[in-house]
Amino acid sequence: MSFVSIPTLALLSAPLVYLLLQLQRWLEGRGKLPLPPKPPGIPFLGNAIDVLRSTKSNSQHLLFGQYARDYGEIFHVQVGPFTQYFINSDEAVKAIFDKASATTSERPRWIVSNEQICDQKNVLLLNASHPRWKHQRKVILQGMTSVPRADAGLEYLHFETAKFMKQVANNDKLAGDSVGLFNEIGRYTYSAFASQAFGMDIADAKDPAIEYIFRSGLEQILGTLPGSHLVDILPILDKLPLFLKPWERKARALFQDNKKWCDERMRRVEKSIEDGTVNDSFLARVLQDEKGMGFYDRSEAAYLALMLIIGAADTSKMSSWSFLEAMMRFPDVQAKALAEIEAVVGVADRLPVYEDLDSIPYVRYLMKELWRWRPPVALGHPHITTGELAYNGMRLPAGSRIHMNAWAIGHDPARHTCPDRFWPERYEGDLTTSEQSKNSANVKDRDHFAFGSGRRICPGYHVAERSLAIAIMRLVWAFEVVPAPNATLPLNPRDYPGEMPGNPGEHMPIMLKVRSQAKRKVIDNEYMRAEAAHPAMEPLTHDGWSWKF
Ligand code: HEM
Repeated sequence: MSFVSIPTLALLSAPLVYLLLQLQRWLEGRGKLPLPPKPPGIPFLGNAIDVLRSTKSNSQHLLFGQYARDYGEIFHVQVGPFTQYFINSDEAVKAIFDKASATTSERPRWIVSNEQICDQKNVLLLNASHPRWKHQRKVILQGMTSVPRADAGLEYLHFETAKFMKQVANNDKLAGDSVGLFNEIGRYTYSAFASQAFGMDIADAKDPAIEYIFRSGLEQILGTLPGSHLVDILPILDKLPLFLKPWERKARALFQDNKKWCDERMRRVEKSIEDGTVNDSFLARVLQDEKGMGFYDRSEAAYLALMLIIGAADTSKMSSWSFLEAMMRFPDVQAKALAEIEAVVGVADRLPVYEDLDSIPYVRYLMKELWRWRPPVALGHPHITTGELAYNGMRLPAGSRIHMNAWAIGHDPARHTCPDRFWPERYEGDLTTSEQSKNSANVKDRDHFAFGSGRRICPGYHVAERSLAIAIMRLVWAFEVVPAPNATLPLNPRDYPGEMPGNPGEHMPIMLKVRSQAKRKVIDNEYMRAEAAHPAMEPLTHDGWSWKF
């Protein structure tokens, strides 16, 4: 018998699997409500060609936004053997993610990402029915994201943003280099959240710790995309002996490397507790708690601290970066924001601080508008239904993979006039926080859906709000945001797409100009003061990991 490789076998069996799935679907659906509509596709591949094409051009959000307009509140697409349902209206989100959250809070089974790369220890990928998920959500709130804990993180955000401003205000080359600015924004967000999670910071944008954290998170996320691992399509492959499963060996090696990385930092935090030099952080709180905040294994807490940086840093970095895009493309809004901020903070008296937010309603509108206009997780993180649901004459079968289409809801012209326009005034009078807004009695009043909805809503929104409010006030107060000299005008977001759908990439042609010498002086002085007051911190980095991505 000639040797047939596993991928070839899987490929040959794909049409059969497809036909069996179609048959099963037909049998299960007899006499029931219809499924949500689906754009026309071709046999076996379904909508794969359009979906893959949009993935390649980083424009999935536009394709699924168009489908939402064409097919309504829920549609589904079929990509080979995968079916994905997109939830595209505020009412449908309320009914499906909030009211039916007991049935819609599980994750798809990700053998490689969840079970092997993360060893079932990452809250983001765990099933809601897993006891660890509930425990981790509780300690995240206690240790980092409740209002008092988010407030405790303000000093790090103030320090890191002051450092960013000082660097840019005193370096014309950096101020005109979009990739450099993108990386420096990355440095300050990673450092601020490393400080909150581990009590350690990242002083340099080239520090390899940033890439290590980013690439670790990327491996997990890529592994959740439909079709990225054959074993998720054919779970029977998981039964093979380990020597025949190179994907598993690689995935488990990454987990071990991440664990070693986290354990090494945990030992440093333990030592600083013994020495009496410990900085307040998520991990320090767990380690100092009499009951270890309920962790059986301290290593899990250290691993969770890393997962928190992954969850927090890139989404916050993208928010600041997209905000710069808005300022560059909508100079009238920039001018108004500057006037509103200076009216409270002064022209060159001091730097804005988070506490100014309450006195500058326009900043609250800018935040809401930004997260509507450029939601960092534009197509949501998939959930799986555990029972059959009915909505508006349609049926979502048990086991459906559902996505909250934050992009489509935020760009629905019936919900938001001229949705592509960055227009904070649309929120005039709405001073609600993210928490208050998500609890609006009428979902039509909800500001945006950037943080998801229901039981799995992002637990970090108090922290994210602080990060964005400070970034907005300080960026606008300090810098004029203009297109770079090499920009192709008129600016078109399709010319600089980012890796996160719907968000600008690092090549966005942008330039910052410090607004005045007087402001530069305030920045320099305040940074000096912030640096003197900043607690001594060990660097997060070290050169002892072996993993090669
Ligand atoms: C602008 C910033 C942020 C955005 C837009 C954002 C958005 C999201 C979204 C859409 C989800 C998935 C929700 C779902 O599955 O339905 C999520 C999950 C999560 N986020 Fe955030 N996030 C941000 C900042 C943060 C911060 C600052 C932290 C922590 C300090 C954080 C920690 C997490 C965690 C741990 C999860 C997993 C929750 C779970 O699966 O139960 N995020 N976030």
